[in-house]
Amino acid sequence: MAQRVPTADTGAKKTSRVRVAVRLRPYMEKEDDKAEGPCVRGLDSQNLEIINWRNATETVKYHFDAFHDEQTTQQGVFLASVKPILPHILTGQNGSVLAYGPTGAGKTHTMLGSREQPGVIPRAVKEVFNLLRTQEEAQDGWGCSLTMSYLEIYNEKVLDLLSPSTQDLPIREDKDRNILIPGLTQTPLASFAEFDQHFVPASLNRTTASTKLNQRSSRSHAILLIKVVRTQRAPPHRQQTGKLYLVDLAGSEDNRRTGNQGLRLKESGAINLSLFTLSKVVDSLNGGTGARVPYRDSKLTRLLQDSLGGSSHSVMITNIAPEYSYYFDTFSALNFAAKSKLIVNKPFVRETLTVPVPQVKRPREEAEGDQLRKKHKDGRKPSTASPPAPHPSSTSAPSVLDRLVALEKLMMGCQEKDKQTMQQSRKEIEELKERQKEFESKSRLNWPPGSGLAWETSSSNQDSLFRNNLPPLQRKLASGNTAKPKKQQAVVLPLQVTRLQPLKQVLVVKTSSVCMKKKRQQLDQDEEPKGKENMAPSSWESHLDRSLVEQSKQKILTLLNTGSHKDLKGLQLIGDKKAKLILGWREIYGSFTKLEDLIQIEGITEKRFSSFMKANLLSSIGV
Ligand SMILES: Nc1ncnc2c1ncn2[C@@H]1O[C@H](COP(=O)(O)OP(=O)(O)OP(=O)(O)O)[C@@H](O)[C@H]1O
Repeated sequence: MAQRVPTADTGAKKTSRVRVAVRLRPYMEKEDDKAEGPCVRGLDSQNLEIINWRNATETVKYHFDAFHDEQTTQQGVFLASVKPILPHILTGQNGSVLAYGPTGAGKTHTMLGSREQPGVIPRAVKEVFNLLRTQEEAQDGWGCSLTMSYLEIYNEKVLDLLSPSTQDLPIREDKDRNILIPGLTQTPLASFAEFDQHFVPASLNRTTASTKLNQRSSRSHAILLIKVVRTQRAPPHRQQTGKLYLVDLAGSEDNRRTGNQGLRLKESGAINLSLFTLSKVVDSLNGGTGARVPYRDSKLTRLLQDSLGGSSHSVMITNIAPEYSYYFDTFSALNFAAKSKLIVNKPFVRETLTVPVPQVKRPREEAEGDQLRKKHKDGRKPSTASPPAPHPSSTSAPSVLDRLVALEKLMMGCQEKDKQTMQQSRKEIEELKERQKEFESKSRLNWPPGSGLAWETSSSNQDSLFRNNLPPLQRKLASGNTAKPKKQQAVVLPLQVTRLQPLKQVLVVKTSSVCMKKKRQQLDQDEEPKGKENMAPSSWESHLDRSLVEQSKQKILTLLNTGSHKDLKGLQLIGDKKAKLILGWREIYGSFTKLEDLIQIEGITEKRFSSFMKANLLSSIGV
């Protein structure tokens, strides 16, 4: 009788990390972008750096298991990052190779490639057949069979690409914790030629669409499963099953750039949610905290559960693009892939620079820039590219800033120190940051009119490409470095989320201006509110004090950008799912520049957005 071999018998390690490789694709044929030079470059086979948008005199350096530069061939990527995994599949272990990255950065090229430059998938399948042949020749008393399945996850639905008429397939787990997909086609393969025959037409069934960034953008996660079953010919007929998942993930994308609307925007919501969950899974596997790995939070991670982490062998190839137009996508892809990074105090020397470089701005900065230009029509020229002049507060409050810097330095160097000291330091940093924020907002109020904001004042440093809006601590570090670059490296600590006060407490209620009757919104989060409460904003907003409304909007925006899951759920009409979607959006794209950005979140229609605004404004003003 056939018998399954427990993983322990195979000598596998209990838990293995997900290895992370980065592949930088070459410039595509776009002269304008070429002239700008790259915004990212490799340092060696494991390290790369990208210009720091907060301060162009600094770069942010990342370390990965492997870095493949723009000259690396398909064969190079395969040999270094994929081939070492394959022998394990023939010993009853599982593995996975995932291509992650923004739309148009080269995931499909890496995984699929072309006839002339075949990618990971054809190379890996060929290699598995080679390994099987070698084993057969060795006549070790085992027989082997190989099957392929090919599926996509589109809008959180599992679809069989080998049998496109099937509906959403279920994902199940057996008593040995193996993940199964009942009903999924498993095609036996005897040779690579047979694989080709089935794979190529099935690939055409994949859901792709044209976005502004890529004419044939993948809108789903495409997952090829190669299953190798080895059976002992003689009793006790032991059986080993090894699975290899080869995954071309859908592009992580910023809808402000893709121009996505309607269905594309919805697809985007599902894509981003599953990628966010994937990042959490990889994080908790690599962090080794022992905390629950959130495999069940998306179909993608649920499906990969027995092949990602545990005793399996996994590599994530993060694809990035060199063009400046991809800068923020690249930055967030790198942050997704690497949780630790260093700020290095040296300018990003751009050897290929041939023409003056236009300033790269985030949408919010563009808007702010416009406002500034309007403000400065009176003759004063805003210097958008200059590093910050010392903030007046920094001269009058050196002790707070210096202590912050000292504490952060202390935390950099004291990784071995006991936990208690670390926690104490973190707490102190939080308190100091709070005090610093308070202090800064007070000094802004006392700012002499016409003196301009810190980064508006001119500076001789012409290297800065991005306007500097560092938070106080980094600004302090940066301004010091501009004058005299320090050799010392600063570790960027994860963003410290400040706990926000409930909106009601921070707002002054101006009862005389409020004509609306107090009415608490008790709406089910997933139900469209009806009736009077859904009036056009103007009709109800006009009854409220304008400055209070503006103030409240600002608070809501801050909460959306910095609030924890719990804080977000504290907002009216935001339930558990929406709060997670908001966190996911933030993880991938950074901040919401305006409240209307919420419409980019799955399930938030314009109508729902106006209900959200009304409910939260009324609640925060205390109406
Ligand atoms: N390393 C590379 N060398 C040469 N060309 C490349 C490389 N990487 C990507 N390309 C080209 O860049 C373009 C976009 O790449 P690709 O379609 O693979 O991106 P993608 O990340 O899969 O995008 P999407 O998520 O939208 O599907 C394609 O024309 C591809 O041939």
